Amino acid sequence: MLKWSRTSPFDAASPLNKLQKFSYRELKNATHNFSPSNSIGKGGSGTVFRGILKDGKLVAVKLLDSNSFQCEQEFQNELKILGGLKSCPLVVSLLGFCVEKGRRIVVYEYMPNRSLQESLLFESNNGGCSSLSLSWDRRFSVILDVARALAFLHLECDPPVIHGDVKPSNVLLDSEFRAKLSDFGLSRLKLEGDYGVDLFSQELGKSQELWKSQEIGGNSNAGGGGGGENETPAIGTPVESHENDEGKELLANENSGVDWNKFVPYDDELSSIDHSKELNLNNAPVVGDDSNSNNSGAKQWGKDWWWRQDGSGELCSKDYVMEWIGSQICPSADPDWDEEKGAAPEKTGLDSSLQLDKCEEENENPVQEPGFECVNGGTEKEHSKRWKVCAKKHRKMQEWWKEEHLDELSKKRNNKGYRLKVWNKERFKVPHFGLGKCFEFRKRRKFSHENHDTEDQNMEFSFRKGWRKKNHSMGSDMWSGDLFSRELSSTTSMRGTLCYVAPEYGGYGYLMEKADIYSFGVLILVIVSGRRPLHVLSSPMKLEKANLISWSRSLAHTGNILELIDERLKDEHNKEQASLCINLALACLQKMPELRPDIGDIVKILKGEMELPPLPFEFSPSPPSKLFSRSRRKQKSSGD
Ligand SMILES: Nc1ncnc2c1ncn2[C@@H]1O[C@H](COP(=O)(O)OP(=O)(O)OP(=O)(O)O)[C@@H](O)[C@H]1O
Repeated sequence: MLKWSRTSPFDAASPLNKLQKFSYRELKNATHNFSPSNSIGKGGSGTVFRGILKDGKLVAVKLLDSNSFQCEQEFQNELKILGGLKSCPLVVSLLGFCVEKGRRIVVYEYMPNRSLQESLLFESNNGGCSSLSLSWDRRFSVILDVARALAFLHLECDPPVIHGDVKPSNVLLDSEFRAKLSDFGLSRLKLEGDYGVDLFSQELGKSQELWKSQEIGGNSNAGGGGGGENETPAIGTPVESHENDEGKELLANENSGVDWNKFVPYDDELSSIDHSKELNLNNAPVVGDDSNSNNSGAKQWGKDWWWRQDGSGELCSKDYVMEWIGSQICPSADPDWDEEKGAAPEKTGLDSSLQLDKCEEENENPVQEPGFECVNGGTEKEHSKRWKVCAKKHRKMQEWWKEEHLDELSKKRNNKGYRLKVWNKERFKVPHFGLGKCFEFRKRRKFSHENHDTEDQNMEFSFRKGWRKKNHSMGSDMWSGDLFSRELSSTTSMRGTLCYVAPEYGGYGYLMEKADIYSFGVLILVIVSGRRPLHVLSSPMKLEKANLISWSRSLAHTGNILELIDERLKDEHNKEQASLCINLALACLQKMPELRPDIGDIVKILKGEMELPPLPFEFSPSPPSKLFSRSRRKQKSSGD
């Protein structure tokens, strides 16, 4: 039996002291002036370059994109948490950093086979690795490695570390395809009690104060950390307090652009938010009324930020999801789309009532882009007609979301069990697919067109194809639906990555170990199936297959979980292990965090040292009603 002992992996001295401080020049030379040919990957916060240091050592150099508050926080988090961990072969090593000339750069050990994302999900050969490099044995050992890395963080670290962003692009592969966990930008320390300590919210005030005081030329000791060189800085203390004056000045200047007052990280009470207002279509903005968008700004930061990258107003994942779902509900009469499909769209399980013909019937003037049509030209009557179609689709999205996320929970809460679907608005809060956003977004685009924004003029948004340059200068496959899925499954928000983030952590809850377990469950399914969690293709696809999680759940119901296994593996896989992994993933994906296994048990299960606990009824192929009637029959017969 495995025994976990906490070994206080944090160095007593400041993590920053043990890290090498690189000069910008050094890293510029190492990466050939950050040449595109040295670029090995791009994430939400920066670009990663391969570099060779003067001593010949290969390194990965991550140049952070911007001086946004989010990037700054992630940078500091990475240095303090990853930099503070004692060396562990299951976690990528952070070698050093650079804060100079307005740049934030992090230097890591170089992982020759890059990330699981490339090895598993990119179709073509991409710098030496292709999907074929991931045999079943390698996939299984990656699953075990990630589980062990999480066990190190949750069980051996004191205080425990919650990773917060477990996903394929954060699993890096060494020359032997052994996995290491990387990217601690969203990680948390679980300091005391049952709650994870949230650096973003708890330390925000302190950091704000310090930065603000620096901005106005205040004392750099304002954070109260003061202290000598060797003193461990309080978590959240800006890095610049250890840097030279140039660094301090830079940080102060850079952060002056951030509007701190607008930053509302999250609402901390789980379920304290009533989304019904946002769901209410009566509240949808009136076409042409800009006042709404202004009013909603603060609200969106508070309740809606989970879907947003930052406050930049860029197209966000929610728009993609909304568009995609919209297209599933009501494929438009877009000729491109029909051409691509070559056939009428399949009716999905999503919508049994709204069919293409009905949709067209209702909409006498078929529109090209279903979600954004309402701001196109036309009479008021036409607007209102289009609005009705929008509204109908919007309701369908809500229903889909409820189906997807609330069904099982409502079943559990209903002790008569499995007979009623409870749609309890008070108890179940539903993330909204606000139509408001699509209006606002359209207005923004319209506005920028009016302002002759050249970038915008060269771009157009199609629901089917995403952003497309009008001159089609880029490869058409860039704009296929597959791009959506790539974006969807790898876009990091302030709180994790869409599709990987645990439902309880949709912006409201504290990040806990069980949130990592949920993400790990998604990761297992992705590894076993070789698919993204939301696999949207431009060709028609059944909705249940598009969403990996709900598809696996439905396969579990029918007892066909092995259908999930990546077809590219053909028969070269271990069925027993695959079945174990899928069942384990399902256990990790339970909506209620407390029902998910903890990481110690997960490692034991994967190593064959512990039985997988029986799956809850919701995943059982045998309907509980049968069990119920069988036991009743048994009782009856014994009574006879
Ligand atoms: N140490 C490393 N060695 C080799 N390649 C790396 C290393 N770190 C990152 N990469 C490559 O760079 C890519 C981008 O990594 P990065 O951490 O910046 O972004 P991400 O995890 O994809 O996205 P996000 O930052 O939004 O979570 C990875 O997918 C991987 O291919």
